[in-house]
Amino acid sequence: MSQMKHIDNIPSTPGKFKEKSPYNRLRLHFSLTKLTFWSFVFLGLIFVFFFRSPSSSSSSPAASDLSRRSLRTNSYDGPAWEKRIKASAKVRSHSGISVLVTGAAGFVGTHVSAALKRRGDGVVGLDNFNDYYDPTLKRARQALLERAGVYVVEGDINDVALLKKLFDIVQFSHVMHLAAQAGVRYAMENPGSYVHSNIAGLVNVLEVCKNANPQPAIVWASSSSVYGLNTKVPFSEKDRTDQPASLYAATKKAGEEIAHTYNHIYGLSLTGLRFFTVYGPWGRPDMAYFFFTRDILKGKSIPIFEAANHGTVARDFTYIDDIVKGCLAALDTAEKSTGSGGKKKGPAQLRVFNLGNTSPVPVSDLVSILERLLKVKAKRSVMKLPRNGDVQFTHANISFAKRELGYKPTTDLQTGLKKFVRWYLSYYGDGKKSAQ
Ligand SMILES: O=C(O)[C@H]1O[C@H](OP(=O)(O)OP(=O)(O)OC[C@H]2O[C@@H](n3ccc(=O)[nH]c3=O)[C@H](O)[C@@H]2O)[C@H](O)[C@@H](O)[C@H]1O
Repeated sequence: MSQMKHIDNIPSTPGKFKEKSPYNRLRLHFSLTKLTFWSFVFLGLIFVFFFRSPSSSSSSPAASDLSRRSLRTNSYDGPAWEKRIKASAKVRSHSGISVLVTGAAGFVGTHVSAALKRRGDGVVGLDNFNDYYDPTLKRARQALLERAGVYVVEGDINDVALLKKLFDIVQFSHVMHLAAQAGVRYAMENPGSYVHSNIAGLVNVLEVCKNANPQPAIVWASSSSVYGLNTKVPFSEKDRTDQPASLYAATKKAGEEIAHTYNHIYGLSLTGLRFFTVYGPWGRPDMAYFFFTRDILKGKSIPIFEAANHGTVARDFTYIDDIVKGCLAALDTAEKSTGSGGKKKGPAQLRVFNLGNTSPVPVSDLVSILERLLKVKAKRSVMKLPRNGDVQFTHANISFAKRELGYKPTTDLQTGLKKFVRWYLSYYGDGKKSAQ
């Protein structure tokens, strides 16, 4: 009561004292109600902001960007949804396999999913459609897969409940794990996204696979970038891979070690594929051959990297159809996992293969080929190779993949780029409706 009196006597406006009137108690009641109401609103907002906001862990732009791009699943469950998954997973050929393809709306994922479906395997795709690059291209790939009879579930590999649910619906014999944060240079802009997808995401996929009964065999995308600062060429699987030049490479290398652990402890059959700069139709707009094409058509200048002392920068560019053959061969030769329900029953297969083209091409030659195909002269701007993860050259020794997988790339850069340019022009037109 004395406290109320005190509140009663606080001036509502400086210099003025409240008049004691019969309405004052009522006003005080309203003020307290209002105060309580706004306090709740305020506390509620704090709660929503700090505890529910996707960027709660950090206020850094990278972290909020990471959250924005790690789209949560919001459309799963329900009988109609399960029916679509079962239909997509239906094996139609005598010796077919049933495969969960993560990153199915990605470049390699789309091609691999379509190829599996064509030969009668059961395929279910999973993709979070993040906006690392233009999501409309991913949606177009999804539409392509839908027409081929492949359903792509919209969800994140870090959504363990969703992964478990998919394994409840379908007994996948294989997982083709291609979902990842790609790109060598972007790792400096958004390091968290690499850890989130390439490390945490991989572990989540392996956790669910190890608990599945039966356990699937897993084939997954590593990268040529694990060779890092290695100077011994061509790169062989036996060469050292402990000097990554980018965080991207480091997360892929970590993935290889994580694969070893899950193979060792749980008996998961694991095959890592070290892809060498894969290119082709429906490719990734963040890759040089893709945005060079866009910028040559727009008349914009092309930054061509060169190493110290005018050293050539070269890549073992590998055409998508060759990569797809390697992926399918890896799935077909994968032995069964030996564990079940989280317990190892015996040693399991653990492999790593280079999937390259074995003929590195200088980046300046790549530009010359594009000029000829596009019939447009490029505005070349030669720049020093930035120290942000790029390595000077890559060159695959593929003898192991040849022996074990029958892998034999047949497409040279000229032929492959011709197919890419044909697709690019039919998809985007001659530059008026160009890639973002
Ligand atoms: O094999 C891999 O594991 C990786 O391949 C790919 O990386 P990279 O080989 O670096 O491809 P990409 O960026 O197309 O640059 C090609 C060339 O152009 C040069 N380059 C690049 C950009 C530029 O502006 N100028 C330039 O000269 C550049 O120096 C390089 O020599 C995938 O993106 C990556 O996700 C991963 O899968």
